[in-house]
Amino acid sequence: MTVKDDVAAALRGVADPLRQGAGDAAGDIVTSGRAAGIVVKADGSVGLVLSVDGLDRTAAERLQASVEAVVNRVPGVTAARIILTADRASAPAATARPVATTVPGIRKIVAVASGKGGVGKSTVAANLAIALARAGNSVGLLDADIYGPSVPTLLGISGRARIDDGKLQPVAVHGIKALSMGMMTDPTKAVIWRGPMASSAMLQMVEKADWGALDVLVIDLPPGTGDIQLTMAQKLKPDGAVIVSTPQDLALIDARRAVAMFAEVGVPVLGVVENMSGYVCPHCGEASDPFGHGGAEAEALAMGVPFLGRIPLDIALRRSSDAGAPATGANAAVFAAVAAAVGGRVGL
Ligand SMILES: Nc1ncnc2c1ncn2[C@@H]1O[C@H](COP(=O)(O)OP(=O)(O)OP(=O)(O)O)[C@@H](O)[C@H]1O
Repeated sequence: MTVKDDVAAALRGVADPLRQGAGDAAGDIVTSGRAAGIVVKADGSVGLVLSVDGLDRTAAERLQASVEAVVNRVPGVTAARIILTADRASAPAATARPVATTVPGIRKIVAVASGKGGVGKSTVAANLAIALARAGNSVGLLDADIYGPSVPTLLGISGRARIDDGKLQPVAVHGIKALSMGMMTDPTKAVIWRGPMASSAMLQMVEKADWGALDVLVIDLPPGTGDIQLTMAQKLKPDGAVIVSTPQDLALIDARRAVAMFAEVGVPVLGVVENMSGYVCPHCGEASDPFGHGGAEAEALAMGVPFLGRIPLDIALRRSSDAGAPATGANAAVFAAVAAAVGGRVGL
């Protein structure tokens, strides 16, 4: 028996929380398909994908903890990395009321993250937020990117955030409410944020701003997977995370790190968006592939996380973004599809 067989055998001893007591043959998490994609590396570290479909946050965290404990007990295993995914909405609570986040008035929080900078994370976050609003949700967008807040440019917002009755006022634009780190500081001056400062500024922008009632708050996290991002993910406990990557190998290595970071804090990865995938000629509209495409989709498949869609490298998108306008045409259709998938997965 290989270590992988031993891990699978150990996981068969963990009951699927939704099948417990059902007395059917599919009562364990391997047979029911909840645990899949077991990978054992040469150093003895084990990775696997755990679906938390239909489970509330407490049940998902409990299941993750038992899976970790069981895998770590298998001889030869040096570390366990559990990637949480959620394909369907959480099971409705007994009262049939939507499950709320820890922030009053905000039903769901979705983080948009990337392992490295410049991959188009903010472009995806802003257009995802607008697409979710067009689908009928009341949506907030928080640009927590302390390194280079680009949401003001993307949405055409200028000036500092207003404070009324001691509360920060998000700006209404393109059918959403938006607030950005860029509206807190002087854009001509460099700001040096230390980790704790950045985390507490972001928490205040979530908890103390006048968002009103929101179906979903989309948070554009800073790029990377350091302590700041980890703390933000831990403190805010988003309902899920969308990872943005370009198709190139180096970006994909970083995307893998981002997936691992969310796994570490028990936040389900809703899927991967491939940006700058192929190139659309601004003259004839023909699509070509100077840097290739499909890398992020293959990587998502390998990690067992959903692939949400691809956006080409398109000068029209850069122009509209720089002019503060949402994506149009085929790009807008991709964002609408990504929004539908994300909305379905978090239960909007
Ligand atoms: N698919 C695309 N086609 C053309 N230009 C794009 C595309 N996606 C993003 N861009 C452009 O690339 C630049 C960087 O995008 P964006 O600010 O969204 O990246 P980011 O990953 O959030 O960067 P940062 O690391 O600064 O946070 C912007 O000028 C944006 O308009």
